[in-house]
Amino acid sequence: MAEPRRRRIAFQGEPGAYGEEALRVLHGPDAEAVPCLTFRAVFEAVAEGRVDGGVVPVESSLGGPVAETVDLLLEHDLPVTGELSLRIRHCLLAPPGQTLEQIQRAWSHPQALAQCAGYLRRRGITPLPETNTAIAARKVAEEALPHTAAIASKLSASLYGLTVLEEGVEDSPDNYTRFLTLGPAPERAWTRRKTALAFTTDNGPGALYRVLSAFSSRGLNVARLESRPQRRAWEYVWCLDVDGALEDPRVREAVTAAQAACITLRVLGSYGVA
Ligand SMILES: O=C(O)C(=O)Cc1ccccc1
Repeated sequence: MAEPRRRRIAFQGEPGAYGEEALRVLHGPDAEAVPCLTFRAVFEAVAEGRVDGGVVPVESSLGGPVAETVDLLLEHDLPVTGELSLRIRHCLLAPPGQTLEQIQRAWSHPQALAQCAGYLRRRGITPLPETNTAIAARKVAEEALPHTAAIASKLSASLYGLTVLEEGVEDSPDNYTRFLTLGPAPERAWTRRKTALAFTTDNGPGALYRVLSAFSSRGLNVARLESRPQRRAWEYVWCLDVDGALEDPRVREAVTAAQAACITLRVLGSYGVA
């Protein structure tokens, strides 16, 4: 009998990126990790069927929302099918021979730099943005510029031949990033369910209150509420996560009631949390 085909799952960055680690936890060690240069490229690869699914970071406990991912979710019509909260442990990496005292600047993804902002300030290291932590690590290794480091995973250090100058350089041990899966749901056990919505309301008094009361009046917990700008100035799309699956009648009724108080409402996904 033919071997089942390995699922091809896209992530942003290069081997050693946190997105790849999240993908392995969510889809298991047998999934084929497909690197993409940008978050947009991950969405497009899934939308065009070039891969079976994708994994993207959406929010950091220290750095806040990953706005680009949130906007891409709103722009595309790809269902969210799973969530993982991953503990992120950053390292300061440099080419062999460089010491901690010599480092003056560090390349990394803006989210990673935000998660280490206090550390970098204390050490007098200038943060420099790169598109991904693993890409930053590879560049630092290839270019071997003096006084230059990367903030990335320990795995990136071994993949690209860098020295770990310091480990755990994030500003708090409570450093987690939420990753979402796009495409078919990973086959795995989930701890609970969530439903993600995006909606717009009119700009009148109580509009948001009416939407929120659809959930509170049914005893449902709103886990996250965030606004993103729309094309017209000072008009917003609201992104709301509610605890519970859409198959749960209470959630379904709440969404219907919320819809009545909205101009538009879309379910981004109803999915399991790992
Ligand atoms: O996946 C990566 O390596 C990234 O560059 C994005 C990122 C940055 C910080 C925490 C989680 C994901």
